[in-house]
Amino acid sequence: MGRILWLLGAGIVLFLVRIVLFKTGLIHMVKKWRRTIVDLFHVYQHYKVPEFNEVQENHLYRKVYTYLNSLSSIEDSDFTNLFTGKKSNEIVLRLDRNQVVGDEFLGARVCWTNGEDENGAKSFVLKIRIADKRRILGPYLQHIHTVADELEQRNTELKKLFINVKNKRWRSIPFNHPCTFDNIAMEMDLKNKVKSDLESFLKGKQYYNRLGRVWKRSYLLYGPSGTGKSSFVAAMANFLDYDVYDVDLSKVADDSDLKMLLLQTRGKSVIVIEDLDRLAKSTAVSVSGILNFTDSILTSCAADERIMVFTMTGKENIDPAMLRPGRVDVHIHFPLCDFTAFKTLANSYLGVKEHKLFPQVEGIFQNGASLSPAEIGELMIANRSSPTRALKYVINALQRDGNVRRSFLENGSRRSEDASSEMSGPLCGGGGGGGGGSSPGVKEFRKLYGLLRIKSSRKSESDSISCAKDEAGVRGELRVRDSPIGAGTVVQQVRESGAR
Ligand SMILES: Nc1ncnc2c1ncn2[C@@H]1O[C@H](COP(=O)(O)OP(=O)(O)OP(=O)(O)O)[C@@H](O)[C@H]1O
Ligand SMILES: [Mg+2]
Repeated sequence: MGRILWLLGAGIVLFLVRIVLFKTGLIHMVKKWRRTIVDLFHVYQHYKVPEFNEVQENHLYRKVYTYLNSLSSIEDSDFTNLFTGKKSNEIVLRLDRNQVVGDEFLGARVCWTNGEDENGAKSFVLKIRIADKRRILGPYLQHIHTVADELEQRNTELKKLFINVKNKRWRSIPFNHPCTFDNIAMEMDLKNKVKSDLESFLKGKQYYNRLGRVWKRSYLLYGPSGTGKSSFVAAMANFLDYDVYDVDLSKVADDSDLKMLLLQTRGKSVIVIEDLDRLAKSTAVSVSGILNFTDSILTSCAADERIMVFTMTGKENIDPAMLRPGRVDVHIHFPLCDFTAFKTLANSYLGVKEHKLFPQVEGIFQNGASLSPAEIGELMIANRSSPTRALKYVINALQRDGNVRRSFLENGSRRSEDASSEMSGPLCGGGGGGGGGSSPGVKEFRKLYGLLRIKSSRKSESDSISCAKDEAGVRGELRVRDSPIGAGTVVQQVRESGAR
């Protein structure tokens, strides 16, 4: 009888202990101790998967990253990171630095550590029992590949924007810029030509391979500030469904660092280097260093299927040899607004196709006044509740622009200051425009100087798009007549026989 009572008491105590262990979560600590003790009786082997192999990205690292972040065991970790997912109400778990996460495969238990050293070099370290290694290592890595590929395929709709950070590394954020070709005020023919150029690039893998050429294409977008160059890059990425690499040259120490960065880029991407002409004066990274990369032997070591885009305000400061075919395949000019581009903007920003003030606006444009699409767009957005008011603001801004131009011509004054830096900031639109700290007179003078420079460069450089070499290996040029709309017009294609 005493023995039965004793057993009953022991059972009740065990039951209570179990309740306490589970309720308080102490059970996890017990499991951990048990695992530590068991670990003492096994010999382990470690495998490191570094993020980079010297220069290039180690693709296995990315796959392991994707795989581990999908494991349910992350939820049981003592500590992990929470981020918003693709949808605004979605929460995803992400491994923290030096976090250890366990996994099971074919009855064997393995551990992964998300390591990062003091220099920021990242790696995953796999800990596996020697007794299990021969049996599971190969199939386990294969399993990681398969699962990661499936997950990546599911996530492909999420494009990324990469920006370079210190130590010649890229960091990414989701890319969801809303701009498409439909939003850009640009001559329709030119827009269609760019689209079909991109489409034929997309289909050209075999063609490029057969020619022994790297599957890449490079574009130069040039024109004054606020004419839509950056928006056009976003539209290109959205059209192609590519990731974007935005190279911040201020974080690049020299040409060789830039090469390292470009070598780390993945395929199916648009690589953008903005304001190339401003760099002409920089010593850290040379324009020739940048452009040389695009057709150097090194470029064949980088990922295939790449679009490189350079933007600049004008081509004057760049040696034309630097912009030769192969380095830059397509040149697209982005001019200031004219009346047709203005009408496109009025339609999309104000929903107005015709208006009694349009003839007045047209007259002002015909007198030579102009503003950038960004300035006109800003005035329209700020006054979108009243199209008439918006148009009056635009007329006001255009008239002031025209008046300044006339007074400049009358005075015959000259200015020796460097023009490209004058063009860099947004010009000041009447009524709604922003502006720097300069006095109105200086601002207007700058605007005028920029305007004159652009108008004259418009004439001298063939406006709009010029294709240095088409896919049939024929040297071709897309010539342009008077540009009737925002970003120029393509008129005819002139072909000369013979390769480069
Ligand atoms: N052609 C255009 N059509 C429609 N919107 C435009 C156009 N050009 C500029 N915009 C608008 O003006 C703003 C600035 O344009 P964006 O940044 O693309 O100009 P940018 O040429 O890159 O200027 P910057 O040389 O100063 O970088 C954007 O919000 C864009 O929507
Ligand atoms: Mg820009």
